[in-house]
Amino acid sequence: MELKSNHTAPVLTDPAPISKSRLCIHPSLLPFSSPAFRSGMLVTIPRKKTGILDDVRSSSWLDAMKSSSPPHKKITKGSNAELASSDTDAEYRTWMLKFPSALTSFEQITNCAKGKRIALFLDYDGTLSPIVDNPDCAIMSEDMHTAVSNVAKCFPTAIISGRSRDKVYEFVGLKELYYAGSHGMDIMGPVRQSDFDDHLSCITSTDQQGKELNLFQPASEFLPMIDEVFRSLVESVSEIKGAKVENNKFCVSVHYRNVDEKSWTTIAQCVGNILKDYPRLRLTHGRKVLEVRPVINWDKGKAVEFLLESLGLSNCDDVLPIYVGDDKTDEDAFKVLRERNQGYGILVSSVPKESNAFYSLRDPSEVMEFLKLLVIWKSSAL
Ligand SMILES: O=P(O)(O)OC[C@H]1O[C@H](O[C@H]2O[C@H](CO)[C@@H](O)[C@H](O)[C@H]2O)[C@H](O)[C@@H](O)[C@@H]1O
Repeated sequence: MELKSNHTAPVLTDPAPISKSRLCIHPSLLPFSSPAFRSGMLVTIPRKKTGILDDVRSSSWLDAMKSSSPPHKKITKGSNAELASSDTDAEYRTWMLKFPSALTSFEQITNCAKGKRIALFLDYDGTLSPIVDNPDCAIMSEDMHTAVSNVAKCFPTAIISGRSRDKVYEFVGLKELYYAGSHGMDIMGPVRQSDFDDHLSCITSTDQQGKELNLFQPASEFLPMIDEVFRSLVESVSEIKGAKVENNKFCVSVHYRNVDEKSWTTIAQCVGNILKDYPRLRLTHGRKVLEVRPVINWDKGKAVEFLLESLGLSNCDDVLPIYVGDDKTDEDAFKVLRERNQGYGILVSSVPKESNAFYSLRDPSEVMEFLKLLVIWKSSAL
């Protein structure tokens, strides 16, 4: 894939600063039931003890940090290493009985897709690009770029990522896709009258090609808060070697992949210390990353529902949504598909994991094979 530094987003960039009258969140997005929140207006929440620091001190945080990503595979020689590896393989094969490979089950998937319209949702990191040490270098391979481009010509396709929408577009650069950044809190999707249109945070605009698109940013009022927290986090972890803070627009990632394990508690404390002053922000664990995000009732699962609705594919029996992702945040989307009893979640993992997905793929190269198979199947069905 050719990456240009002056790459411009295919779709409209963010609108001018949102006026005060728009500084509100639809009540359905709020997790609180207090009358102040129900009014949907921006309110000040009194500071309270969040328990974050207690959590940080407890071993559960550290455990979560340690188990958040499978370790890089090391090639070790010797009979013990070989035994361990055959144990791991056996464990994986047993796990696959519950989460069969989407490649070997491809016929089963397409049998179910016959006469249906597939809608494809793809996570980015760990799904389309392999996990790498430097988040700025997580570029898709040329082959993956072609595979995604081809599949998007066959089915409506969206990328739903924890990254900022602009960053994902910079990496992917395909105009034919829809993009949802910040774990679905920044969606650029098609325009359509839908149940979601009464959300005040939905804005219709046109892109550089004159195409009308809908920008949906349910957490827009959090922007100044996220910027402030981002700056505090950068300063707070600046002394920790290898720590990196990434501004994902409506959320912030604090990476510790390159931090010595001895300093993980310190990094957790830095984050906890800052978050205790922001009760409207919460923390989730990703792959060697702590993710700070607004406390609103919105996630990748809601983003899938929103996009299906915008695409005119909601409430139809002839639609088969497929979601492919590797991370904990993708579980929200898998869960939505399970609850709708519609379509399939496909977990990308090289190690056994509990999941709400139906199928599995081992790594991004298998994801690419799966996308290629979908294109072949679609062309042969024409
Ligand atoms: O929803 P996603 O598209 O999967 O984004 C989740 C996070 O992905 C990125 O971090 C992860 O990938 C990096 C590059 O391979 C890796 O260095 C890091 O350890 C992983 O956590 C991204 O940088 C984060 O901001 C996203 O939240």
